[in-house]
Amino acid sequence: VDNPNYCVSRKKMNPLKCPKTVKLQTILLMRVIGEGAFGRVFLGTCAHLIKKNEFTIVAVKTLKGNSSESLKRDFEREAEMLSSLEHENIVTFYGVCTESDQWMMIFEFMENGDLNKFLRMHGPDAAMLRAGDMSQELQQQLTKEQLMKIVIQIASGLEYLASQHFVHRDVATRNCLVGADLVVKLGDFGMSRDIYCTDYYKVDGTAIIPVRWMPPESIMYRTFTVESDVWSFGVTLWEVYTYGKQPWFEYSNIEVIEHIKNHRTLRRPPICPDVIYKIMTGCWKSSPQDRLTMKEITRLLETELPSTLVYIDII
Ligand SMILES: CC(C)(C)c1ccc(C(=O)Nc2cc(-c3ccccc3)nn2-c2ccccc2)cc1
Repeated sequence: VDNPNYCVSRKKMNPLKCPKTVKLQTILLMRVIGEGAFGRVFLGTCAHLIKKNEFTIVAVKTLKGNSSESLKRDFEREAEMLSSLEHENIVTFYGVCTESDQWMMIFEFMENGDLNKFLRMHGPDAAMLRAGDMSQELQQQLTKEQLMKIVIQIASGLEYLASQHFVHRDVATRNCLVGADLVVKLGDFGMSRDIYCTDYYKVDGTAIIPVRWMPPESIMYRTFTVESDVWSFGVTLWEVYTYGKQPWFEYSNIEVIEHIKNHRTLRRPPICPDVIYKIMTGCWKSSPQDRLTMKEITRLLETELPSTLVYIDII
């Protein structure tokens, strides 16, 4: 399935860079960490990637050996696009290996997996599931300061994509990755439609779209813009402050489409700070041009950060 946003934004994006070629003999695949319709994702190592005689731990997305010419063209387009994006909150794309019949894309490895899983594992429900042992529970649940740190990073990555005229079309916690020390980056391996299939709705047999994250104009006219990414960022904020709940989980896809068309918006999560709810409602304006821009959102969040940081006096 062609991932259309790679070609749509091609027109306006800065000149595309040719992806770096990684030698097959420097790649060692160790374990499957994900499975999708078009291939698998492995944990692996890559030698001499960053420094000579050093190994880098990587995530390797493979394209099935018997893939069609059109899937191979998609692969090349996606690799070109990924090579032209570089930001501390965008997952690093190291390059491609097309020496064997299984083509590979080499990404930085993010050890804590996708953000939706991470939020659920460090939320109140998981804490309840863990027996007794208060200390373990406390250490596991994410604090509001940590949630703020998470959303600032997603906003920063999205502000960069908007500056590159890159329309993502599927901004959601499932398409963010978590590394060490609560580093969060936008990035995925194209498996969300398999792993999080209930987040997508199959319309007219072919397109499968993330309706719960989409604004009215995207649902009605299938237009995707930087402004529709802002709407999705607002829904992603809601996911973070509910520790990974599914938006509109009480409703079916058909009901959700009606709610969004009737300009109903998600309810404020109980633990949601004022500034976050202000941003959410600023993302969910019916007309795209009335919505906040990612630049305005990152400014609002940055002003908020100092007050949420706890300063520990160094004795
Ligand atoms: C945040 C960055 C720029 C790193 C980004 C943006 C978009 C995507 C993306 O759009 N992923 C994506 C969707 C599908 C996709 C699969 C099936 C059906 C419909 C869409 N594939 N991929 C995919 C392809 C090759 C490498 C990795 C991800 C990723 C990162």
